[in-house]
Amino acid sequence: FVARPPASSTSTGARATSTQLDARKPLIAGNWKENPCTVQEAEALASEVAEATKQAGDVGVVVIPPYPFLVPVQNAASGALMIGGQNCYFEEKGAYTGAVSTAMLSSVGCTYVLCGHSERRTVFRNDDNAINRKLRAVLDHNMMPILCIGESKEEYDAGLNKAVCAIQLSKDLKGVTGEEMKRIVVAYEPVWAIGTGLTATPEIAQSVHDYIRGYLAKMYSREVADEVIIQYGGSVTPDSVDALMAMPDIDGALVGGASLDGAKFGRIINYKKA
Ligand SMILES: O=C[C@H](O)COP(=O)(O)O
Repeated sequence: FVARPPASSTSTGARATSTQLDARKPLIAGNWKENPCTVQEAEALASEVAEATKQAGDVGVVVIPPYPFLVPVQNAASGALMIGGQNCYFEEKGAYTGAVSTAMLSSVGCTYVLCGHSERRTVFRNDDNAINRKLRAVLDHNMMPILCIGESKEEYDAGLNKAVCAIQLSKDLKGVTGEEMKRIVVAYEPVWAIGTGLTATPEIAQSVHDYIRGYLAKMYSREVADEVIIQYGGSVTPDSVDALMAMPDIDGALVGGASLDGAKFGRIINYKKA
């Protein structure tokens, strides 16, 4: 299978109305991964982040802690933060030891669920079919998937970054309608930038985001594509966030390492607007 790139994927000039653009409220998410080690640390971090949101502008803030900390984090944040799941299983319930369903995540207040994070794709060998089924389960439980896509270092070096994104979008969004697509956040996370300190330049990230939006316009429509929030992820820090967020097709950030430091994440959610 080879995904066909959209014919006019590089144009940002055909952007739709400002009303549609306004619908893309910036969204910053902190993916805590397998951190911190104790519930007390998780609560303290959540409190610090919740405090930092008080100065933030019109930005949605989500924290995505390990499963055992979801409820304590939500309580510690006193309603200032949304919470999300790092993963899910597509079966509703049953004999699936270790699995957590979307119904369970929804029942504890999750708004978002990560689907297809590169660490799930590689370390836990999630394939596109599983990611597609998880994404379907998230939508069916009225939560919003954050679909993570992006190329490896080898693929980047071979000039395949956009082609890889196209293939992942084609497979992971199978069966998703245009109306459902408006509820999906896409996170472009070049694997070579994750946890390495090698942030993609704002120009490189913008170029891929523009391509992704163009691809979604071909899959669905320009109207749908213009409503989709596309986050950038990969070594986002207080030093890089302002320039990234100034790009027209970068609507937010998916932050790993820097989200574990309350002061750093606080600065990221209070990014300076261009
Ligand atoms: O989900 C977050 C991404 O994997 C980025 O992680 P990072 O900010 O540590 O590079």
